[in-house]
Amino acid sequence: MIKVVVCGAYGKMGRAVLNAVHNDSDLMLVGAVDVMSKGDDIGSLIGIDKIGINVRKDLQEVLTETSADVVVDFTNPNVVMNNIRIILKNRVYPVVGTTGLTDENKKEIEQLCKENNVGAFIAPNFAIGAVLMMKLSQEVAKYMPDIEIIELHHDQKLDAPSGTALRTAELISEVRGVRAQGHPDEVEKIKGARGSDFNGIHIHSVRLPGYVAHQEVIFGGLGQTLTIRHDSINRDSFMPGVVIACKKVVSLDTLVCGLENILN
Ligand SMILES: NC(=O)C1=CN([C@@H]2O[C@H](COP(=O)(O)OP(=O)(O)OC[C@H]3O[C@@H](n4cnc5c(N)ncnc54)[C@H](OP(=O)(O)O)[C@@H]3O)[C@@H](O)[C@H]2O)C=CC1
Ligand SMILES: O=C(O)C1=N[C@H](C(=O)O)C[C@H](O)C1
Repeated sequence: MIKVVVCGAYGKMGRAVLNAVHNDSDLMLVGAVDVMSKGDDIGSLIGIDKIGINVRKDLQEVLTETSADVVVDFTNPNVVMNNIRIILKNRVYPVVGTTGLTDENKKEIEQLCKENNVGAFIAPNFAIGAVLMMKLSQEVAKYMPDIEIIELHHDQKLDAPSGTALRTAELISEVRGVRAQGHPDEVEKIKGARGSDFNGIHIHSVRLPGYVAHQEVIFGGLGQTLTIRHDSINRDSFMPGVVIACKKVVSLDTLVCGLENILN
């Protein structure tokens, strides 16, 4: 059994992960952390009877007391790096879904993995459909290099553009490089009208109640367009990926990024 702690347990993703880990026969839920902990029994967060484990505030204390193998982190971009430092220094394997980690952060994680003889896993999106959307977009970009991205999320999301949109733009840039799009003399009459710009790919971020996580990658060509769209209609979409990552991360000895790199 792989012993798992969930960090960000009161959150939208945290609750779904508690449920997924609790229901998987190879994983054992041994702890939960959230800054605003009121000490609730985990069972009350996932709609079952008491299971005798309370949500705690202090990640270090939980790691010391549980001898966990894996910590799953879905918190926020401001705190995630500090959590990862704590996890790796305890020689525990992090599975990270929280967005906002920089290239510099990733270098530090690689170094901490080496120093502590442990592996780590990060994914901007744990939904298999989103991973395929990114992979297909990279392939299509070789033939249709004029591209814009629209990502649509719930209105509680803190970061824009989404981690998924940024990763999609990075993958596309690997095959098409930097490319100017639109009319060279275009003028934004309202600042931001053309969205953000990553190597010439314009990314438009929509935030509305009702959405979960969605993205369209639109390719424009002579007399035609092609659209690849992915919709996470609820957070169950991410759970098979998170469960696989918990099982695979314990055999890693370095940082691995992206679900596609741990699937057979
Ligand atoms: N990779 C993927 O597939 C996915 C990634 N995400 C990403 O995951 C992250 C979380 O998303 P979501 O669940 O919607 O966000 P929520 O805001 O719903 O949940 C985050 C939770 O973490 C808590 N928290 C804040 N700081 C800490 C800390 N230091 N230690 C422990 N808990 C803390 C928050 O408390 P408080 O509210 O009091 O701050 C909150 O309860 C985001 O970065 C999001 O982009 C989301 C979905 C899928
Ligand atoms: O905040 C979210 O909800 C999501 N965040 C991730 C991102 O920024 O790409 C993954 C997914 O889009 C849901």
